[in-house]
Amino acid sequence: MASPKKQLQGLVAATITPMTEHGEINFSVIGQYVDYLVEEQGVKNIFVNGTTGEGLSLSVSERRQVAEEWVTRGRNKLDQVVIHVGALSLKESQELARHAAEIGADGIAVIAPFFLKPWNKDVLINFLKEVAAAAPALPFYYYHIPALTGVKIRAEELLDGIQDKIPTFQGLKFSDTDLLDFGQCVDQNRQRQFAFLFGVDEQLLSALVMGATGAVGSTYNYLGKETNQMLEAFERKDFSSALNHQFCIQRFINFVLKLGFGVSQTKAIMTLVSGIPMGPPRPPLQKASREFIDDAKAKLKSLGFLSSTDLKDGNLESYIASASLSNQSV
Ligand SMILES: CC(=O)N[C@H](C=O)[C@@H](O)[C@H](O)[C@H](O)CO
Ligand SMILES: CC(=O)C(=O)O
Repeated sequence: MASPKKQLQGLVAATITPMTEHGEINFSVIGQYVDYLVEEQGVKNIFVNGTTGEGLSLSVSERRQVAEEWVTRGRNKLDQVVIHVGALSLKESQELARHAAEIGADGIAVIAPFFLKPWNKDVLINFLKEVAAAAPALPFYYYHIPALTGVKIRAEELLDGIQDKIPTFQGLKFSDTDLLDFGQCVDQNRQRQFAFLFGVDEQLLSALVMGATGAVGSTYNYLGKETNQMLEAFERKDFSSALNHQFCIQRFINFVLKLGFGVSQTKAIMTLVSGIPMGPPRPPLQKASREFIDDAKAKLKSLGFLSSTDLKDGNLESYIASASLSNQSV
């Protein structure tokens, strides 16, 4: 059985894949991005090529290069780098899994194939097992995100006996709001030391109560510091302070959800807060609108997530200039 250096815990940022205005991957800012996460947000784990990273919109060759760049830049700075290697083609997924092992990643994660779908738990486990076997020394995480994959097999059922089938199984990234399912995953597997990573950032506090051991999310790129304060308050059993932090985070997420929030908007917000240009998303996604950016900026400021000295207007202006060409939000 694979044993990670230590259990993956705490916050894991789902990394954005930075792109140039021409839609190519902008590898040149990844080093800066690592430093920003560690130094400014206190986030030392990353989840690469997932939903936020537009992993399924990249070519296999691009996914390999992105994974490699994060592992290289993160060396001696990050605790763990997990690579999402899910794909519709088992062959591609296995290639990416082998590659993740070769470059020294700390784990791999896989979503359910979402076009020709597995129709029951055994069929899904069989697919996951074939991918996991391509990287037999790497911890394996199942990435449960039913709203996007359309595969609604409950995680609690999937976990039942999973280690007999997938010896490297190490945990779950649970991106769903069904806390009954999540709670039962934890309850039924307490002695196994799996990582239970929650993926709905606006509800993390509830998941902590249910036994989440960590969290993977897009907002930890820019609200990592605030969320870490919530985790610390929870640890010291100061629940009213933890709740205040969660509510503050919710106010922001609720605000942007109402405007229309997804990967494109995450790229714009991260550009605003970090000053590192994340560039446009890849089609079919479209850039966030200028109106979204203005509204999000005002909200970030009013909640204290963005001080005026944080604003790197050069980057922002170039973002906005091209955003106004495609005034849509996705
Ligand atoms: C669907 C999606 O991208 N979910 C992300 C991770 O799983 C979350 O981090 C959300 O972006 C976040 O919870 C805001 O809804
Ligand atoms: C949010 C998340 O975990 C992902 O982008 O895959």
